Amino acid sequence: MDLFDSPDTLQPIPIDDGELSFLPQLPLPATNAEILQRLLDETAWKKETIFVWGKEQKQPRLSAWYGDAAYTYSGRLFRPLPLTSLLRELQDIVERVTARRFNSVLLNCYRNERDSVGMHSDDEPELGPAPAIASLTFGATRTFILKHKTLPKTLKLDLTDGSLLLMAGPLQRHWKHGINKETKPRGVRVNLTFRWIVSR
Ligand SMILES: O=C(O)CCC(=O)C(=O)O
Ligand SMILES: [Fe+2]
Repeated sequence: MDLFDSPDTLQPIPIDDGELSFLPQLPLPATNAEILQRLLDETAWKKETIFVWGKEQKQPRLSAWYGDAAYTYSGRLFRPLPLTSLLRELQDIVERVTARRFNSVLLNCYRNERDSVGMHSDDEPELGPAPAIASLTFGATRTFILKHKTLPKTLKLDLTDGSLLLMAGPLQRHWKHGINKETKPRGVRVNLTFRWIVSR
């Protein structure tokens, strides 16, 4: 890093058919561990039911949705809760670092190595054609896998404690992403994805 590189600047990750950038540690008003604990304590965590090929399934993780606009995900309509003061503060910092606006946040809690999220694209119509999605992680490192939809390309990123990943441009149209279950023991991880929902 030279003198003119700000340590608080997202660094681009080269990828075809989309935009990806990463900041290993978001500047925060408290330690990562303190924020993780508050997110665990203050979030209205739920084990959501989703529909996969018309069948009801429990998601293999806990989740919660906060913000100003209703949102559909895996065939379910989510009614968001109003942002807490902590979430508002995190959203402000994420907006400043990414130079993007967000009006909602999906929180996921991976309790241990058995929790996961299947390969998917965040391509719901209310996100628009080229959504910017900012993904903030606290706690255990998990591997974020990106798979191109039509080309034999895979990218793996370790999303570490305090890191911010920005997905943008046509990425959701061309790539899927997910987090696999693991066999090696993993502690708790909370991930926040900030999004802009276009109200209808
Ligand atoms: O936990 C993560 O890093 C990803 C979560 C995700 O992709 C989602 O909620 O849409
Ligand atoms: Fe996603």
